Amino acid sequence: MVVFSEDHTQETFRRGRIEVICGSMFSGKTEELIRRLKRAMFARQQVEIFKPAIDTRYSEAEVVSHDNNSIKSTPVETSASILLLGSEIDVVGIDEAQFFDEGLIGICNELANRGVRVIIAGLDMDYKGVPFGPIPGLCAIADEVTKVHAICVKCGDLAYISHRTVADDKRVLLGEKEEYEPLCRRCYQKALRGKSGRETE
Ligand SMILES: Nc1ncnc2c1ncn2[C@@H]1O[C@H](COP(=O)(O)OP(=O)(O)O)[C@@H](O)[C@H]1O
Ligand SMILES: Cc1cn([C@H]2C[C@H](O)[C@@H](COP(=O)(O)O)O2)c(=O)[nH]c1=O
Ligand SMILES: [Zn+2]
Repeated sequence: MVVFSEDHTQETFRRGRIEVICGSMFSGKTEELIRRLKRAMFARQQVEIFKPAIDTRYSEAEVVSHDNNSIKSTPVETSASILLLGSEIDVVGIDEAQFFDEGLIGICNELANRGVRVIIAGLDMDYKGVPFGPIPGLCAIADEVTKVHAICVKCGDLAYISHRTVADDKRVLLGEKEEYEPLCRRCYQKALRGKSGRETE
């Protein structure tokens, strides 16, 4: 798998395309999104960045990574607001896309059809392992999907899921290391068995 996208033709040539960066929490989605967007800015492209207004974890109006790397963004309530862009925009970045409505899929397609490079970052699965919001649909229509992985905090293997460590079964629960830990498949199954009282392998 190629993690970092350095296809310079795709970076500079104004051709509509959709790039999805997905994975569990702490897998580097936001870092990779910011990296691609900053490179576009260095190339003097017009860049607009959006995030769902509910994501106020680190900042109201910035996309911020767990390592405190940040970039200015516009918080929006619904995906429809993303279409109200000026026609001069070259690149659109969207973080925490799992929190948007399904309408985001059609909107990203429309932007790409207009010639915009759309870069989307989001959780592929919720804490139960169920595909999250518009992300599976976006992966289906994307020109390029990059799946990134955190490190399992129990065994050091590659993590594939964000295990929720607090008792709350709402699907949306904003949080960080207090509420979630990235785990590999084996350690996740073990954690679930522990919760149900069945500790044996
Ligand atoms: N278990 C872990 N595995 C990998 N990175 C981790 C872990 N815990 C904390 N981090 C930090 O999280 C950073 C990635 O943050 P970020 O890009 O915001 O991730 P994401 O958007 O996928 O949640 C890494 O560069 C690393 O410093
Ligand atoms: C798994 C899972 C996560 N969330 C929340 C927790 C965080 O606020 C974000 C993910 O942020 P990150 O940039 O990917 O670290 O989503 C949730 O609401 N429900 C879940 O199941
Ligand atoms: Zn593990």
